[in-house]
Amino acid sequence: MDVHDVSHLHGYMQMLAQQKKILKAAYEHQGERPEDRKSRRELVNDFEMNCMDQQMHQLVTGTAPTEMRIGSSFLPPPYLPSIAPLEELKQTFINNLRLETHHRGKYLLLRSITPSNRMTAIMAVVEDEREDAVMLQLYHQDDKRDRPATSILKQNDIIIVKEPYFKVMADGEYGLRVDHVSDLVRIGPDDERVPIQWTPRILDLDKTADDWKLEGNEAMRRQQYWVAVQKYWCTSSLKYSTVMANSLGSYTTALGCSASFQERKTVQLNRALAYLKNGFFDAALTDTECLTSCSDAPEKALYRANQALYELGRFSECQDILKLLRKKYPNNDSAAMELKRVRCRLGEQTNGIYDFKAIREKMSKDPPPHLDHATFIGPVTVKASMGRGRGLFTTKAVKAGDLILCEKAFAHCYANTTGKHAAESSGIGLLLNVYTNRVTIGTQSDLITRIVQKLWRNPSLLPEFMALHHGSYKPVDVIEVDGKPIIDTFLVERIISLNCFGCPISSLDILDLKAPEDERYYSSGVWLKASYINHSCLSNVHRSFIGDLQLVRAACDIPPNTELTFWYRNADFGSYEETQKEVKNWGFECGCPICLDTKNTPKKVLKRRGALRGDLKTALDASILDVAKTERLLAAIELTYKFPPSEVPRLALWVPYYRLMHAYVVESQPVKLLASALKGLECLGFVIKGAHPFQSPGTHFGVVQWGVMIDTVIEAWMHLWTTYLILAPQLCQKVEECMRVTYKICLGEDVTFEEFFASKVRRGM
Ligand SMILES: C[S@@+](CC[C@H](N)C(=O)[O-])C[C@H]1O[C@@H](n2cnc3c(N)ncnc32)[C@H](O)[C@@H]1O
Repeated sequence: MDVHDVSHLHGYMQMLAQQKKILKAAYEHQGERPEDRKSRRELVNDFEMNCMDQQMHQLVTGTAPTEMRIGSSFLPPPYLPSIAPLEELKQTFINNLRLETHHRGKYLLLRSITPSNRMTAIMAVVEDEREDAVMLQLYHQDDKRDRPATSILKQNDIIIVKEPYFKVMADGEYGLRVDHVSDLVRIGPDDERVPIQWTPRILDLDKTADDWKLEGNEAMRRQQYWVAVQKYWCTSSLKYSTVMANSLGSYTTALGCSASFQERKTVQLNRALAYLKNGFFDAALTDTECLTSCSDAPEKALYRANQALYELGRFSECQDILKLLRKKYPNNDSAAMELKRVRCRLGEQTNGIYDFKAIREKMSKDPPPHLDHATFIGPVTVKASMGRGRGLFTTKAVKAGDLILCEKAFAHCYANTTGKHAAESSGIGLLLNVYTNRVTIGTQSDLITRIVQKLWRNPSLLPEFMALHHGSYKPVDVIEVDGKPIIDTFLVERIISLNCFGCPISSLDILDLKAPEDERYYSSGVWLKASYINHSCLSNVHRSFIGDLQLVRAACDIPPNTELTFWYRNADFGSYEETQKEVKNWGFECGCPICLDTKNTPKKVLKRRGALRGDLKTALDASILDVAKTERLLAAIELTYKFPPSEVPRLALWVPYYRLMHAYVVESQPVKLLASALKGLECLGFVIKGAHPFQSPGTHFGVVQWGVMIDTVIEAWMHLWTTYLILAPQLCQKVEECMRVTYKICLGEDVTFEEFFASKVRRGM
């Protein structure tokens, strides 16, 4: 929703067409065994040259390696991850590989003969035991910017690629492409499949568990957290070792050595910390053993279990652990602070009460990529929605402005944040999907990797994410093989494509017009509950963003048991066809009252409306607005509608009335300004009583029905307020209240309303 979709633009379509042409040409060789593969030496030379070019480029342009990342990513046609247990697969060799083929039932045993490099993917040259070499591309690997690519696949690492996919790469060379992280298996030299010639010098065979633990500690001190959890093969029970002289060992290695019970417990708790730092919260929790027996757990175990549960959003369990920790270790001050923090989260989760003032302050100083807050789910439930799959419904009546959801993102990518958190922000890139013909600009490419990694590290999160709508994509029905989760990258991509939201870093930026229009929705994220909200042009809830929090508020009074809807795309609301084009990506036709009305309006009437709108557009595009002509055209267009706007809003007329408001401000015509603001609101479906103080004296001002909510509605209330100040000051208070509710709906909170009101409304008086 609101993702910057450029699929309709010629230049991008050409890029897509070019890629398809390359794919088509490659498919012509499908099943062939290429005879012109480069030799091992040539591949290594070329790879080294490319790495040097990249380094030179960085030196010359001054770009950091992070900025070199993906400018544009092409998604290949989807294919399923391997779900075969390794022991059921048969070994094959590079020389047997056939082009554009997924070698089902087979595996490749490979050794990296170069350090890896981060290009469009993590790349390295690998060889098999027959000394045949090939280029390997690993997609969606650890995206942490502070982790060097060389640590993801080190020279001499031994891996298995399950059911390998051999193809022609973008540069015309041949390569192995691994899109699913679960298709890559790392193995040690003790594995019986490893040939003897791959087992280099034997080093450090007499290191003890304590030695490895100390090396793990050193890796932690150097903030090389991934090193501390990786497995190294080194115990004296093994024939060989691949541990190089300058690499550090890990806690996992220590746990493989013989050690006392107490020593093992200590190492396990150290590893829990390393897992926490690496984002493996499930594994950290397992290492603390607190979920199986917490009553006799040591202090550190309880503390680390609390951290893991907190990160997994399991606040209630987290509180229980902390209470126990406080009881057993009353002097643990950190636990006291943590308990306070988790109680705040539980308060937010239960009551939906957030300290928006503090949140805004934090956002204004140095927007942190992720806010430390919990998800509140208001009076709603997921139910079947006729013809739309599942939808989100109210369980009780809510009023305009009420909070429905304040949801923390499942995953979120910030576009080019500057300042302290710049390193955590995502590069902006093109994502081109040759299968769905969709091209988007933003952070979606990073979002795929982020979600793949999150699920890979924390399989406990898989069920909720995988339950999201994925259209016609048929995923595998296996979630774990050989003790590892199966992560289908293309399923993740499809879920993102149908459920992800493009978003500003803060909706307040849109009101302040801080971000250029095109770039407003470059950040992106997935919010699990908000994903169940279906589309309608006649929406009854409105979403806004503060950091990675999505706030959904009622845009009108909503009775119980009513389906909640919002716009997927902020459509221009032209013809029926144009609106349907906007939602095409989601594979449905909108059947809301507005779309049905347009669909059922006789062609003749639509033609007249279209012609008048064409004239209106010309008038609006002119350097000086012809106010009288605009009014005349608007009146004529209004006559082409059959139903009153309170039943079928005339969304297309909002912008012209909005423009008239501005013209009357410039002309200092309060009466006309009042009329155009009220007409604009009426077109959106608002029904306001007592708004014309001279026409209906004695009627109290009030909103009888809230209309479709658009951010610029705030301005209509502003204009009403300033005109009432001249014409009917007794109504100002009521209008201010409406403006406050609108502000809250559009921006998510109203703690900044006073400041806005003082600076924008009073100042403009
Ligand atoms: C983000 S999901 C919304 C939740 C989804 N209905 C579900 O069952 O999980 C988007 C998908 O919902 C369906 N959908 C959303 N709005 C719809 C509408 N107005 N009419 C029909 N289907 C709709 C489409 O299948 C769309 O691809």
